[in-house]
Amino acid sequence: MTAIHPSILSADFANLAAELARIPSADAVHVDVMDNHFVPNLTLGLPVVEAIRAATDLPLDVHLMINDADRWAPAYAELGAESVTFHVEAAGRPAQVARALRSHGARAAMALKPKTALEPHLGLLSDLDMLLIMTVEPGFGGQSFMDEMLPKIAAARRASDALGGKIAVQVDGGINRETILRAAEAGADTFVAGSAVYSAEDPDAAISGLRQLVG
Ligand SMILES: O=C(CO)[C@@H](O)[C@H](O)COP(=O)(O)O
Repeated sequence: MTAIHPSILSADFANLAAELARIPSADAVHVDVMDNHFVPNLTLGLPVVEAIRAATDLPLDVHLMINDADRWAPAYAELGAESVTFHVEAAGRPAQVARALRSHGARAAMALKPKTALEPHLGLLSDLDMLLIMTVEPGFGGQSFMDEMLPKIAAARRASDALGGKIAVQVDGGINRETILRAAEAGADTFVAGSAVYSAEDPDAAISGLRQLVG
């Protein structure tokens, strides 16, 4: 099963409720939380994600690009996010964070920056529902997909398959009608798309177009 998660980082932040209403066929809304420490950009935090939760019935896929994931991640699960992604580089005890997310009823997901190797972290997979392979340096939308991440996506797919294939392999950054094909071929099944969706005249049609490409 493939899934398309539009990133509201590319939406109009002054009209978030209306922007959410433009993507009814999304499999989930990808919400980028940035703290200007883990990444050089500042977006939104718990109160705004709570408002987004109230403004849409779509599942929320919260991507935390923040330091001290151990402290903050569980609160996003508590407010009703269906999945919460923390960065392994920002977590002191990643397995405990993942278990805390699951205990609050969320899917637990872990992200890796482009320069972070997957292999040292494979032991964490049994506590995870999704692995996010960043295909740009996190922080900003509109960057180019890093083709050099394709082997890491393939390795994540192999690791998931070795555990029965239940761990989703998500990619985020530079996904468009061309790059989605390469990411899917490498083994990704969950695709975050920001500018490719929200720069389209009809964002929901853009989602359908991406979905058709990857089945
Ligand atoms: O996490 C991030 C950026 O750090 C993403 O979720 C972006 O929002 C994706 O935007 P595009 O690369 O698709 O424009």
